[in-house]
Amino acid sequence: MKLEGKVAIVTGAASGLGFASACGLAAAGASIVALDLDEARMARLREQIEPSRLLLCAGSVAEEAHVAAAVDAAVARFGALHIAVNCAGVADAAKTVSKGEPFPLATWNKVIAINLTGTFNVIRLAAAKMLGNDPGDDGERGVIVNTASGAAWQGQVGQAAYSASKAGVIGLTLPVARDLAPHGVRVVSIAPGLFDTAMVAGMPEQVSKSIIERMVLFPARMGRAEEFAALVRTIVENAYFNATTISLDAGARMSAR
Ligand SMILES: CCCCCCCCCCCCC[C@H](O)CC(=O)SCCNC(=O)CCNC(=O)[C@H](O)C(C)(C)COP(=O)(O)OP(=O)(O)OC[C@H]1O[C@@H](n2cnc3c(N)ncnc32)[C@H](O)[C@@H]1OP(=O)(O)O
Ligand SMILES: NC(=O)c1ccc[n+]([C@@H]2O[C@H](COP(=O)([O-])OP(=O)(O)OC[C@H]3O[C@@H](n4cnc5c(N)ncnc54)[C@H](O)[C@@H]3O)[C@@H](O)[C@H]2O)c1
Repeated sequence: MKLEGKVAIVTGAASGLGFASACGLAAAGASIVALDLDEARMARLREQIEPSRLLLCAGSVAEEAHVAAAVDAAVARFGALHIAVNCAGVADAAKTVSKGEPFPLATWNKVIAINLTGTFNVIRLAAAKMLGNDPGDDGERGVIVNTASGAAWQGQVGQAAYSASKAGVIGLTLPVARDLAPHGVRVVSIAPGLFDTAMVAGMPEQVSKSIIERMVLFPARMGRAEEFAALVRTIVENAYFNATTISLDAGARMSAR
């Protein structure tokens, strides 16, 4: 799908990979509907994207009403919705048992609700709008890009909920793509390795350092948000990407511990 004149909703657009993805799609000519809980940081998009092509929607991907309002606003303001990029996510961590205390179920529920249920909430509501689009080349009506994680395969200490949520994103990619193929909507997920964003800033220093030293093949550094955004743009523009999860991790591979 060519990006010029298209409309994209980007969740988690206030920070990190979502912020870079919103800016990258806008630079290629798309109008952006940004959805994030963090209104203050999301407002920084106004410095990067002209007002006529930007709509900021405060809300949670885990809330049906918030996402429904955002996709309705997208169509009301820009006439259609063609692209959805799911970047919203949290990485709250806890050990399965820590000092005798079991993993807090509230933490599990929060991480699954945002990372997995929230991703699917956006997929289902955005796809419903895409089905109303006129078919383009190949009969294409829309593209959905989700964010999983290398943690789906290589979760760290404390990441039971996070890794499960990301494995769920990978798991839903193919069946959702099967559901939507007859309507001309593609579904692709990205599994990033370690990227230099606010989410990772909260990681214990020796964790990120040990991941880079133990697992990242080359280049031995964290990924940059712009590198993630470049892959998002490529997926949208290349119609032959569908129903798959693409690792973007500098060849990171599992280590024994
Ligand atoms: C086909 C194959 C593909 C393979 C692909 C591989 C890709 C590469 C990996 C993917 C990376 C993806 C990144 C991800 O999507 C984004 C994020 O996950 S960002 C946030 C990540 N956060 C974490 O991973 C940390 C989660 N854990 C914690 O925060 C803590 O462990 C805890 C659960 C809150 C508990 O902490 P504590 O109460 O302090 O107790 P601990 O016993 O855990 O800590 C003691 C000590 O050990 C250090 N430590 C903790 N976890 C690790 C670890 N995983 N590795 C090394 N060291 C660890 C901790 O910092 C403490 O150190 P101290 O301060 O005591 O010296
Ligand atoms: N940074 C990494 O190393 C890495 C690696 C693999 C996958 N990921 C995934 O990439 C995505 C983006 O992460 P990031 O590194 O840019 O983190 P980040 O913390 O910089 O950005 C995450 C954004 O999501 C928003 N958000 C959180 N909960 C929300 C909700 N309920 N509704 C709407 N917005 C919400 C936050 O406000 C924030 O702006 C996440 O899904 C994360 O799990 C990150």
